[in-house]
Amino acid sequence: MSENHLEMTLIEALNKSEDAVAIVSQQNVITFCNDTMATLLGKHNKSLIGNTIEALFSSAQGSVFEDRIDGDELADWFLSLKGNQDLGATELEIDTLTGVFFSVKCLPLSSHAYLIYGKDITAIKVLESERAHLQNELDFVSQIDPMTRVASRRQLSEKLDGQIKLYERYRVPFSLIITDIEHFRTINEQYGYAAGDRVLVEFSSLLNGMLRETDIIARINGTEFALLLPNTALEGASLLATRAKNLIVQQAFEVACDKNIALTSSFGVVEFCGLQSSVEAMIHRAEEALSEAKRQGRGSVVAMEQ
Ligand SMILES: Nc1nc2c(ncn2[C@@H]2O[C@H](COP(=O)(O)OP(=O)(O)OP(=O)(O)O)[C@@H](O)[C@H]2O)c(=O)[nH]1
Repeated sequence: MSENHLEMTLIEALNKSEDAVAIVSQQNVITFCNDTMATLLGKHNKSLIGNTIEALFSSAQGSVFEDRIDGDELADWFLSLKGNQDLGATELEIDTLTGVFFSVKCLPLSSHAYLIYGKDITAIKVLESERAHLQNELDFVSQIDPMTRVASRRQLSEKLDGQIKLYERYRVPFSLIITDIEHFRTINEQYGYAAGDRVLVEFSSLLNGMLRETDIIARINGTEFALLLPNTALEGASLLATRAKNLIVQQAFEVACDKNIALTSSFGVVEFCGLQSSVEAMIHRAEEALSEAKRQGRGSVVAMEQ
């Protein structure tokens, strides 16, 4: 194959490549540019070859890129290339406005020119974005109790942890209430599990309606709910628990057509005192207070001093 023929064949092969390829001289003149690179830049390759990088980018705001890619980003990248000792490691991700992503690299050639080539990484980017989307959904799901739509135990733990840190820094008081619906088993047995589910939803929504915007209600077990009350000392939390207990007792919960029932629930109340240094220790103390309330009889409130 003659040299000329070989060159033509190489150019044809490069033009068929899905990778974007360009060669830039030491004086920053584009000496070769394949079709994919031209498409990436939004131009015909004939109009790119012979241009200096500077000339190309001086009009980056104008017609050269036809708003297809971020010219400023590319310009900064190219201009930082000269004097860079480790060009192989210099990589730029270009997010084109047509939704195609390219990863562009620059390699020095023995003739002192630079090879610039870009790979289409759209498929990887799409996968990454789908994964991030799924992760977001997963995070959301793990933060919310699917049935009652109040916070999950996991979210409660995270918020409690935040409150403990606030307390340690600013000594801001906060309290935790845990409540459990009593004799719930009989509701399921008499009216069915679906009726039990509706009661749980209504119960949580009643409690939720009593809270401040900064408070959090979480479902931490089947019929057990926690109320996290930032900036609230034991006295205020006990008052709220008593009000909640009375509200629940007065409420008629619908379990079947034309059939309402009354509920009772007991409440354990604790204020963070700095001694229960962990989230689990605080939940444990509130559960101890709840057990004590249950021992005292249906619909009791026990506030546990330190
Ligand atoms: N319908 C329904 N029932 C549930 C759900 N989660 C837990 N339960 C039921 O709630 C009952 C709770 O059990 P316990 O708290 O031990 O029983 P209890 O009858 O309320 O007893 P006390 O709390 O001691 O008064 C069990 O029968 C569970 O099957 C749920 O999501 N939906």
